[in-house]
Amino acid sequence: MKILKFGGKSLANGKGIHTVVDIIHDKVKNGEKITVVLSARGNSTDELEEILEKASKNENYKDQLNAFKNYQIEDFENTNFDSEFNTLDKLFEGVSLLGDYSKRIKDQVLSQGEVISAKLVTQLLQKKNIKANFTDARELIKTDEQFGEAQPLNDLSKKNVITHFQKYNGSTVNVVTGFIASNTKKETTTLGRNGSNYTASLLANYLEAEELQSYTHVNGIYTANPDLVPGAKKIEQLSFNEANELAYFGANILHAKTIIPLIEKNIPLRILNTFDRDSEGTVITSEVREKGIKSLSVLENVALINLQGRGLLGKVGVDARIFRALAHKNINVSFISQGSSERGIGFVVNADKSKEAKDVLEQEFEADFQKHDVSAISIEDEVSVVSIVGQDLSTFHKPYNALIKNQITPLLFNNTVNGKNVSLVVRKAQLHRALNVIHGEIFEISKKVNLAIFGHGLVGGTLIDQMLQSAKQIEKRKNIVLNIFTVANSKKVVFDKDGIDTDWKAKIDKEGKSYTIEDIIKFADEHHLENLIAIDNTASVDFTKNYIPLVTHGFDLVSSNKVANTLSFDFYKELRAKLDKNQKQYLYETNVGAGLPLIDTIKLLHLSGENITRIKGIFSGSLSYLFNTFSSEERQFSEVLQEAIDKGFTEPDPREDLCGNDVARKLLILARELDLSNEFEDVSIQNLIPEYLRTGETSSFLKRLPELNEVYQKVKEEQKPGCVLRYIGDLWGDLSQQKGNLDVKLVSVPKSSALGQVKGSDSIFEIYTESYGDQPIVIQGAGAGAAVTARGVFGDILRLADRE
Ligand SMILES: NC(=O)C1=CN([C@@H]2O[C@H](COP(=O)(O)OP(=O)(O)OC[C@H]3O[C@@H](n4cnc5c(N)ncnc54)[C@H](OP(=O)(O)O)[C@@H]3O)[C@@H](O)[C@H]2O)C=CC1
Ligand SMILES: N[C@@H](CC=O)C(=O)O
Repeated sequence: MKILKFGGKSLANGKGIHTVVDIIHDKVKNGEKITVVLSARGNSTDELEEILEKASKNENYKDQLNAFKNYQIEDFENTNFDSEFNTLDKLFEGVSLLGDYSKRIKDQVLSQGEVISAKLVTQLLQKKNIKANFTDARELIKTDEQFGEAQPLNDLSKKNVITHFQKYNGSTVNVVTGFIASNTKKETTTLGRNGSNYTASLLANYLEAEELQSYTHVNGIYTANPDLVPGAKKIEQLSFNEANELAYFGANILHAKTIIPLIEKNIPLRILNTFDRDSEGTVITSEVREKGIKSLSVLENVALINLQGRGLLGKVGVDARIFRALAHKNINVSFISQGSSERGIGFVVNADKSKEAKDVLEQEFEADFQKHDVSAISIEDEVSVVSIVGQDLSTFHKPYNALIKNQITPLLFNNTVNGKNVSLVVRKAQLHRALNVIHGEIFEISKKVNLAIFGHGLVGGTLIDQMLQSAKQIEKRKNIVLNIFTVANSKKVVFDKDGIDTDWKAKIDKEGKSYTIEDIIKFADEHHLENLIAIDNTASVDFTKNYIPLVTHGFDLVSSNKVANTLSFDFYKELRAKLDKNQKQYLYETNVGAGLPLIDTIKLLHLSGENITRIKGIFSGSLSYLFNTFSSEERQFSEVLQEAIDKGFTEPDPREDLCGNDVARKLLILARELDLSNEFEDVSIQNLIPEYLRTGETSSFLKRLPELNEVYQKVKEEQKPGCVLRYIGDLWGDLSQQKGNLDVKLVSVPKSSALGQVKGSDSIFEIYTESYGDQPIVIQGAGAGAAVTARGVFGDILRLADRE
């Protein structure tokens, strides 16, 4: 025998009730032995409660009563609920005359909802030629006299149930009213909140049923509320213990009262969806099949009360006084956490009880206030409790770190010693994001990283295309979902919280809107986006002003733009201090040597105590290409320069390369990696642009490139035989001092030397250290180009995404 229980939503007019009848019909035709337990239909119980209130206040209740009656019959011909409707008329009339009602009367009123529901379903089944028997649970389940929250008299009830079912056995379907019962005086009682589930589990227990199937409007129990966490997954199986923890945090069906009769007889409980008959639902059994974290539950409409005082230290009975005072007012504490110094006790109560709780505690601790033992009792209203069911402290650092990285600091947390459960109090405004962050960390196979891309020119555009192309592979290989939620240029931005697609360019052209950095921060906040990274692929000085606001709002930074690292040393330090304070990271591997692993290598050497004594080389990919090609081929300087521009090696304004600034920046960035505090002005730079061409628009400079030909042809010809031109950066001197010497200049070197042999757009970096002596560590490879640079930026993004 299986017990099927259907809730109010399943039994509502329209699709619901007919689906319920079809489910029962199909099971019977399949030869399954079933008993059906029903709640009142739709919102009937709430409606009856409201009508009762109105009647007791002598308000007009009849319109609502008529609407209630119409609802019960409107979709069904030949149904007759005269007896139930007359009972209700009489009860409400009496209440209206008296201006009051007792719990006993309330139970009589509410019981009509279940009676109507069970009668209707019985009739509908009979019409489908199913042998169905309306079963009024008041005849079977006997209780004490606590109206509204009656306790079953188990022996008597069990006997009644067994006798009844012996009479109606075989193929007859008993359609039983849930929630209602009666006392030994035959007065109607109800089983309190969650009563229909309780009826169903009592029947399952008495009849030793094979399974209790509770039909709801969801597919089962999820790892989190899918309305709040899109990645929430259905749980296939839970143990009763785990289910019990969930019950405490909001899942009514799983209330201990419902579960205990099932545990006693080891009867599985299956949560099913009336409206999705293919779903297997979630089954709850005594077996713990899969260890690990099961679900996130949320308690909302709660308030945090904080009792503070230095004089609490070592005082006996403070907690007892708190609980006694609250219990006296019937205020339940759902969560408590107390510092070992006993200087503060925080606990959570229902929001509607918080004021009363504060008042009662102020009274209780009045004398302690006067003695300054207690200094404050405060209420924090806008909070929620998130409970990680199945979590123990050995792995709690993972969700906790993820929260902190996303700038969510829980106000309080506690755990259970035996049961695996860690609960956190978080601010309500952060609840949505907190749930997604924790869920992402512990349940989702893939971690979602939300990216804001600034600048979609040569490097930025290539990066977006590379990411879109590799997204699936990365998810498969690294379990990381790269979600580009915004792309911006200097004027316009487009947003898509679910990630931009290959049509991003057209979108930004057509739909792009002007923006400020606050709009980006607000969008991320409003959409509860976690694991945020801002990527700067501009060459803009202005944009670097956004770094600190982005960091303080929870973004990590990745940048191909070298400017932020070469502004004043004060800004350099301030940015790092802000990163530290906000536990954010800033990666910029492409700042020097494009995609080459240079910065990381230098950082590690320096950190490990290796004394770097000099760094020298060809730092610029574009100037490398220019001078390598110009030195080895008989071509015009301007022609080769134009080629370097066309190949995407130069800065957006190529004069930044030719004037030496770009190499100077790179040199300064490396110097600062070695903890030198040089400023940009300390770099001695040989500018390759004749003075008369240094100012004006880039476009007009580009038209005048041939004017450089004569100058550089002469320089080339004046070299010693067998020599070639190279534009180099050199960091030298006593690098253990505060500042080093930084030179950027054009040199003529033997073609056979290491620098002389560099080809194409390669950069070469010679790193001299104390241990390596005269033999430098050499890093060489493509030093410029959109594809290699974008790949380097991509690498930085993945490094951040990959962090624990
Ligand atoms: N090319 C290479 O080999 C390498 C380049 N880099 C660095 O990469 C960066 C990008 O270079 P590249 O792609 O060639 O440059 P592009 O000129 O091709 O692209 C720059 C992008 O930045 C946008 N932009 C400019 N100012 C702002 C701003 N204030 N806010 C938002 N967006 C802005 C531009 O938008 P709009 O069109 O509206 O101006 C454009 O989309 C540079 O910093 C460069 O130094 C680093 C290593 C190697
Ligand atoms: N313009 C730069 C690009 C990389 O930083 C160069 O030429 O090296």
